[in-house]
Amino acid sequence: MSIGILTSGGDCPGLNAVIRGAVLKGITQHDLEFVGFKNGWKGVVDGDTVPLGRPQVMGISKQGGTIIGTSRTNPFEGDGGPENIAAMMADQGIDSLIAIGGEGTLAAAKRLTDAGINIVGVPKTVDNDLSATDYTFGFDTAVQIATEAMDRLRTTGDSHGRCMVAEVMGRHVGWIALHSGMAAGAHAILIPERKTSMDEITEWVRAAADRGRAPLIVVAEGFKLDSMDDAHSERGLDAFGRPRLGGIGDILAPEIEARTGIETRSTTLGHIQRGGTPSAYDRVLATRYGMAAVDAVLEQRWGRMVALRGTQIVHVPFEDALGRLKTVPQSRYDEAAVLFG
Ligand SMILES: Nc1ncnc2c1ncn2[C@@H]1O[C@H](COP(=O)(O)OP(=O)(O)OP(=O)(O)O)[C@@H](O)[C@H]1O
Ligand SMILES: O=P(O)(O)OC[C@H]1O[C@](O)(CO)[C@@H](O)[C@@H]1O
Ligand SMILES: [Mg+2]
Repeated sequence: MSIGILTSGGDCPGLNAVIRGAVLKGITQHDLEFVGFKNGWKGVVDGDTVPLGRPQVMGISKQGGTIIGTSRTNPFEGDGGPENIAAMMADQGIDSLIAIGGEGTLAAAKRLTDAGINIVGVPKTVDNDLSATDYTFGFDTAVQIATEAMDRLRTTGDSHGRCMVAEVMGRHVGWIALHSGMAAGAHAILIPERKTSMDEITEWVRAAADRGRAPLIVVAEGFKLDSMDDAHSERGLDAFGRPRLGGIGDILAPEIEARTGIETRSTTLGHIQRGGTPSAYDRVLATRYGMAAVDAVLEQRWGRMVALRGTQIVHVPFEDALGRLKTVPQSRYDEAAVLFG
């Protein structure tokens, strides 16, 4: 039996560990064969594959990115669509697909599964915004990177008596901001789930400065001030036509400086959070996901994705992960807010 693996959507540390986990389990335990589709759904649409055997996956679980590439291609556009994909798979002797991606990739996978293609999903995203799984791999690494960056921002902020604003990823949800902000001891955490006024932010900055601290503010890219209807975007659209976010920190910093008189600097961490070596936690989670995805293929659990519940890997229908994002609950924000200011 031959299985095709694809990675789609934004890359994320741990993708290679999923590929390795799936391939090693499949070839050592079940005599399966694997190919990788190059660049996400693009490779599926084009029938563009590379062999995935032991030599290709050797030592890759510690490597960032994805060895088979990724894209934000829609498999229903261009030469895509279920009939063409089914014909390509039959032609290449590929029985099923393991699709590793976020909610967009899984939405596409669901539509293809409904049209008769055999697909099992693996959830990925640094944002940790997928429902039906406790954690996605990549999140822990992103939090680690953001925390280390904030620790560094604090020493330079302390030296100059400046307010430092750190902008982290998080298009719709503030999980990276919440966790890294709490870990780094930020004086305010601004997340997309909670609109906030400049007055509130100014108060937190002043309170920290009054105690002799150099204020550290963490803001998720999707955060909105109470005066804003949409998240700040000045970088055009992505391949799927959505606004590219980023830059809210640069909006907040001069405003904070003008209101408090405290010199303020902003740093946007951007794609640094998605690059490089995955944490040990993410490598383990990703490897377990990859192995469980092979089990799911053998059990013909089409239209389902592997997920983490507590410490157990389970299977859930795609629709459980779609439609509703896993946002930061009010209680988690309130818990963190006790430490603001
Ligand atoms: N409902 C859909 N039907 C068909 N294709 C879709 C659908 N939703 C998304 N896609 C395609 O899947 C691609 C991957 O989705 P998206 O760009 O949101 O990444 P993702 O898998 O959610 O990962 P990320 O965490 O980076 O957002 C999209 O760019 C788009 O081309
Ligand atoms: O620059 P790219 O790769 O299009 O993606 C950026 C987006 O991807 C994510 O990293 C993950 O969904 C978001 O936080 C961010 O808005
Ligand atoms: Mg997405």
